Amino acid sequence: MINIRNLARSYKTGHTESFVLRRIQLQIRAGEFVTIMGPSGAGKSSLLQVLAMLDDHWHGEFTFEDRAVHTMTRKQRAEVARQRIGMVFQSYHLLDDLTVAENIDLPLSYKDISRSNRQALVADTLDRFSIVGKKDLYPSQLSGGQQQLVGIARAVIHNPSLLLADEPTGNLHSAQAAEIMQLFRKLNEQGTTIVQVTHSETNAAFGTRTIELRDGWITRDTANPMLHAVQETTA
Ligand SMILES: Nc1ncnc2c1ncn2[C@@H]1O[C@H](COP(=O)(O)OP(=O)(O)OP(=O)(O)O)[C@@H](O)[C@H]1O
Repeated sequence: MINIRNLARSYKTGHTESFVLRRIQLQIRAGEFVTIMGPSGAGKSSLLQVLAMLDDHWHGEFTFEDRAVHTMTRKQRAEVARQRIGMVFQSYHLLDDLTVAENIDLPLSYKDISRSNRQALVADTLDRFSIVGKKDLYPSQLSGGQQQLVGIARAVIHNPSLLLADEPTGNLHSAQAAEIMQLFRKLNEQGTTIVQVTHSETNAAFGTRTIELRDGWITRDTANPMLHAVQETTA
């Protein structure tokens, strides 16, 4: 599904250029549940931003579902992301002046779907996530766990093939976090490929593969135990 070769990302501050992602090689197959870990500042969110196609300022090759992202215009990338990718954030990113149902409906407003089909999809999703009773409430009237449930419902309503999550349980109690992770596992079992960034080993245990980033390098990949040795010989 994802094939990344020689990905590099840097930021310029004054005359200095600091690399936050360096020579990243990464393949992710459809159906995987990947966890990206590593210390603060390692480049985890930067990598997720590239995967989400929210970042245009990187170098390298990135193929997504057999399409060359590196040759696309910004508009084409945004379109692929809208159609195929869902994103979940630590701070939920719900719109405060929209109800739960209206928040969930948002991704559908970018698609060519009739009003009645949209209403049916929203109703199905509310049902699937057991939040029918909350549909007319506003985000501020929900607990953090419930807000994240809405965030995930919104991220998957358009049935994306890839779900990206940046510290999705960072603001939640452990019981709420476990519920969210169980939901991720269920979505993954139903066919959604997931890439999550987390500091939590407990959350990582829900995934099928863990990648560790340090100083912009991939230093560990449970799907490729030889990686460390290969890097040492090519360094
Ligand atoms: N807009 C920016 N301008 C300059 N430097 C940036 C910018 N965004 C990120 N960085 C730098 O890039 C590096 C990697 O940041 P990133 O947010 O990807 O790390 P992270 O591993 O997700 O960290 P954390 O676990 O703290 O979220 C950091 O050193 C950060 O300061």
